[in-house]
Amino acid sequence: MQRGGVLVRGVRVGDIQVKDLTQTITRYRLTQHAHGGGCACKIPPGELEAMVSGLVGASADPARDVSGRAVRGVSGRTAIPTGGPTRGPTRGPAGDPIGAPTSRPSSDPSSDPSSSLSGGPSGPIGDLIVGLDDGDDAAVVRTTDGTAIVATADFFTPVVDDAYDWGRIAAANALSDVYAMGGTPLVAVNLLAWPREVLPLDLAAQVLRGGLDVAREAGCHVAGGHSVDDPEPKYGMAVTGVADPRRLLRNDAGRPGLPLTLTKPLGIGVLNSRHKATAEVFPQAVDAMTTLNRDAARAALAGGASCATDVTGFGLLGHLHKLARASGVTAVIDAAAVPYLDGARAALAAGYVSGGTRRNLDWVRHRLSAGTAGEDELLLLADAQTSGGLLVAGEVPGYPVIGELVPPRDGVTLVVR
Ligand SMILES: Nc1ncnc2c1ncn2[C@@H]1O[C@H](COP(=O)(O)OP(=O)(O)OP(=O)(O)O)[C@@H](O)[C@H]1O
Ligand SMILES: [Mg+2]
Repeated sequence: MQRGGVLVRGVRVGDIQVKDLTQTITRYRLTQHAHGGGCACKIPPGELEAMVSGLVGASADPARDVSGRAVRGVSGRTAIPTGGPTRGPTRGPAGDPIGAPTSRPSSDPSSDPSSSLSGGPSGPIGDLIVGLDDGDDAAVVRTTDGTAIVATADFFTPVVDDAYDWGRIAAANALSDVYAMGGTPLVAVNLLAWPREVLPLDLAAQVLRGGLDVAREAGCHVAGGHSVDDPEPKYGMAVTGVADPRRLLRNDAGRPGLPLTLTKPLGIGVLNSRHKATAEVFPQAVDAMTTLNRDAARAALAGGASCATDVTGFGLLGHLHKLARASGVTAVIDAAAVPYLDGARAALAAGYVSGGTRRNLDWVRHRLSAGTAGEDELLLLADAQTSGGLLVAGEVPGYPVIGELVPPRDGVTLVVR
């Protein structure tokens, strides 16, 4: 419904109007109000890394992690100790890392509530023990009382038409990055963009209710948020969690000989693409996307794992490439052992492949030894997931092993056999 070239609250191509004798009801198809869907519309991994490369090293001590060992750089290289806040664009005029508190601690320690924490007058409070260096799932800061604070934010366009389900999916996805670091979510704030001239705010309320319900399930407070008018709906959360700094799940802690475990089946991306195109509903995909990665993370930690990431927009191949590169190893995937959701292969065969999935495969191709795997198999392995499972270096009881880490092979981070 268009008036003077401006969309008024009402129907768009794809929305469905149902008329009876007394009224017309519009069933909004949220996926039709977005150019892409879910994590498939993330900025492609290569472009993202180039864009944020100038921020790498914005750590209190960029060369050391919690155990005192050297932190690797973005391409798997070891960062060179700088001895202080000297890196260019990531520092403010006073040499502060981006994100440092804007108000300075008082010079009188007795009047300064942060004086028991680390950080000098121009430094941050706490040590950044996981930063941007390897593009891990969340930032982790260790305070001097021994707690690690885990911080992450995620939001995206509708991946399903149902507003409540989209809210649940977006929240499970945002919380996932805390679990993927081995943390426990503590508090979240909503991030909402809404085309208020086009879509009723009741729908936005349903989205937020879905997010709240999943956060409650996770035992995580939702306290506030931020909302803007935007041509495309977007929703997600910024989540803060806590962790034991000695028991994190980092993406650079993989070692040769460890098996690889995947805790949710793949195929979410192709089923979401089919849903967007046809309005068919795939409950198996919704179930997978709304399942918290909490239990999988607990099981991974209980099994002694120290390396994991979650599989989202860059697909299994993209996220595994990042893990292998950060850990300085090669990852071998047993293609036949990888689990898929019902309907995933049929959706691929019918052509429901997102542009994001194709870009994922293109990004890793030069580091991939594909053996006899055909293009379709590789596309499924690169399928852009939304709120996908954990990829763990280690066995996790109850979940399938899909491969292993091996010593680095020249120029190859991924082998499909
Ligand atoms: N605008 C940005 N500024 C700084 N860092 C960014 C920005 N966007 C992404 N990053 C960082 O790049 C890395 C990769 O981002 P990405 O969104 O893929 O991670 P992620 O949060 O694990 O993704 P997902 O939520 O899909 O699991 C992360 O370390 C993230 O913090
Ligand atoms: Mg992640």
